[in-house]
Amino acid sequence: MSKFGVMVMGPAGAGKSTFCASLITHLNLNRRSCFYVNLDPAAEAFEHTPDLDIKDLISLEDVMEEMGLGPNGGLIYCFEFLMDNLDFLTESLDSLTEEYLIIFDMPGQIELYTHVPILPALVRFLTRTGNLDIRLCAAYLLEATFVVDRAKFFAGTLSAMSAMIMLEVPHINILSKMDLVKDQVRKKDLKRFITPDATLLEDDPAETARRKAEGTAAGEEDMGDIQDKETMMRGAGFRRLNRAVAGLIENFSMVSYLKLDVQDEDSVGAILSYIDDCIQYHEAQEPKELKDDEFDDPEE
Ligand SMILES: Nc1nc2c(ncn2[C@@H]2O[C@H](COP(=O)(O)OP(=O)(O)OP(=O)(O)O)[C@@H](O)[C@H]2O)c(=O)[nH]1
Ligand SMILES: [Mg+2]
Repeated sequence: MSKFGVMVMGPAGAGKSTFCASLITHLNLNRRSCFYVNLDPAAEAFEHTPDLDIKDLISLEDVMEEMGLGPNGGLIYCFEFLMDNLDFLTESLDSLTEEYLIIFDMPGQIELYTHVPILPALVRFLTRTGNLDIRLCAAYLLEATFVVDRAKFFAGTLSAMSAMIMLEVPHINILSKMDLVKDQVRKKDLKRFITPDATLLEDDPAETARRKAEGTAAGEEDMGDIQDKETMMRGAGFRRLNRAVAGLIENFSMVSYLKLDVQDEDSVGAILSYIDDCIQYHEAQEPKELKDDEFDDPEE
């Protein structure tokens, strides 16, 4: 029996937990079962109480206190501890039927998605046939406000691509918090971010502002080399780096985005339909019969 799941990932504050909450609300409204797993050992408040919480196994606060680690080292320790105690997941998830969508709410530490090999190992464990056998989709969130600064946007896109390559499961990328940019960025301009390419760097308002701050006229790149001693985040070297990153992303041609506005039920529903499609959720469902009390009574 297959199980179905989505792993909600992305940088700190990208809106992962908020998206999980609106996804659960949407599933409840549509009479679909879900199982909410919090894997963030530092998370405190939840809109929906998790069905399984890593904090019942280990909490970041305890690790930091007892091991004398900082928040990032502490988080890696918590995940290593989870990997040594995978029964914690198996015991709760094993009995779930194919009706359930298992939602994993992940922490925001970026190292988890770039170079630390723990997440690929966890994903392999969850998806392995003969084990939990979860058909898993990765959903990587990036804040839509990043579109205002192209350097930030491409850095975020690079981290999304890194997670895609590392995890090797069906993957969707999501621009979250669309409500924050809807009024600032024209619809036509937003479209260009859906499938990013290097031409986005050509008209970057943040870069124009940086150039002004440098006191260099647009196009006089060599001057930048002198000024960028002040800061690494401007100047010709920084521009070359951004062009290289954007070129790499364009050449790989792997990342495209879906737009998410959590306030909008249809937007959450649309993202869910992509997730369902990735994991072929509907193909595995048995036809359901309504229970007697679910029929509308014409006399009421
Ligand atoms: N305007 C707006 N704010 C949002 C949205 N989603 C989340 N936020 C806010 O962004 C902040 C972070 O949201 P979370 O859902 O906690 O983000 P997260 O990715 O789970 O954060 P970490 O788990 O700490 O990495 C909160 O203050 C939310 O209220 C959104 O769609 N629109
Ligand atoms: Mg969170």
